[in-house]
Amino acid sequence: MTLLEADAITLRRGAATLVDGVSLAIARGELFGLIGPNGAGKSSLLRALAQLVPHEGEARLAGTALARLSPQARATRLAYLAQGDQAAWPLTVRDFVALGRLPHGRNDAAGRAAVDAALAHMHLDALAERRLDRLSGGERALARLARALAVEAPLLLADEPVAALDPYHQLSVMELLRRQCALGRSIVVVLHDLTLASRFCDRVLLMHAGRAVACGEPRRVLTPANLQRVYQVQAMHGEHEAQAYVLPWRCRPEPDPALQAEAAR
Ligand SMILES: Nc1ncnc2c1ncn2[C@@H]1O[C@H](COP(=O)(O)OP(=O)(O)OP(=O)(O)O)[C@@H](O)[C@H]1O
Repeated sequence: MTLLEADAITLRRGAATLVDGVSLAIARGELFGLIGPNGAGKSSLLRALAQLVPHEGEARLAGTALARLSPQARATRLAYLAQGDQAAWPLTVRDFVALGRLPHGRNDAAGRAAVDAALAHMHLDALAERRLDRLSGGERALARLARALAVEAPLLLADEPVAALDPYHQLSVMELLRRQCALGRSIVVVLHDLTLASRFCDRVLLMHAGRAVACGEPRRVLTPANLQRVYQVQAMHGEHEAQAYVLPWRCRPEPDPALQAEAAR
């Protein structure tokens, strides 16, 4: 069953079109990857879906136009994790994660349990009483994701949640996102790591210059031709434990006539 539908999302700034008519439909329980090179429009699309920026087109959550919901109702139904690290505040990690409960408007046992669960999911129990502005960048990234999880919204929009993390934490976050989806949540996650996208996402949307280039199962989207055309890289493609990996290997490849013919088809 579809949870999120977006029709022809278009975002313009001045003369520039940052997102150009992107449509998508995301099922309940789906882990959906947004991929594409720097400047492709992934964050802009996510911000439009989160209703944080004026845009054309409509996004609906369970059939209701997100733009018609009050900000508070919207904030209980979708959690948004922004790119980057703008939250080095003098708050304890626990109080920061509890900000995720603000849209619910009450500090009850269920809310406190949600905060505890989010801290445990991100292995932050030992850091819960530490100040956020005294954590490392990666620890703060885990706290930011914990705050988004504490919302317990049916939809999570996460912009590069693993960008600051070491390999262990990258994998543990992706495994956690999969478990959240198994509970029925839907997640749109922006990723630059193509192997993580390939292994963990049900489907990926490849963006380039504001447009959707390809959408579908990772193995159908992360083809040598698409990677060469959109990222301008050649990659090593392989399989381990029956899962596909994609390792970018060389930039600015020489034009390969066979791949050009595949891309043109
Ligand atoms: N306020 C703005 N005005 C004009 N152009 C903007 C504005 N914000 C972003 N852009 C441009 O829009 C394009 C898309 O930006 P966006 O942040 O959505 O890309 P992205 O795919 O998330 O990139 P990255 O992987 O680098 O985070 C970029 O070329 C960027 O320079």
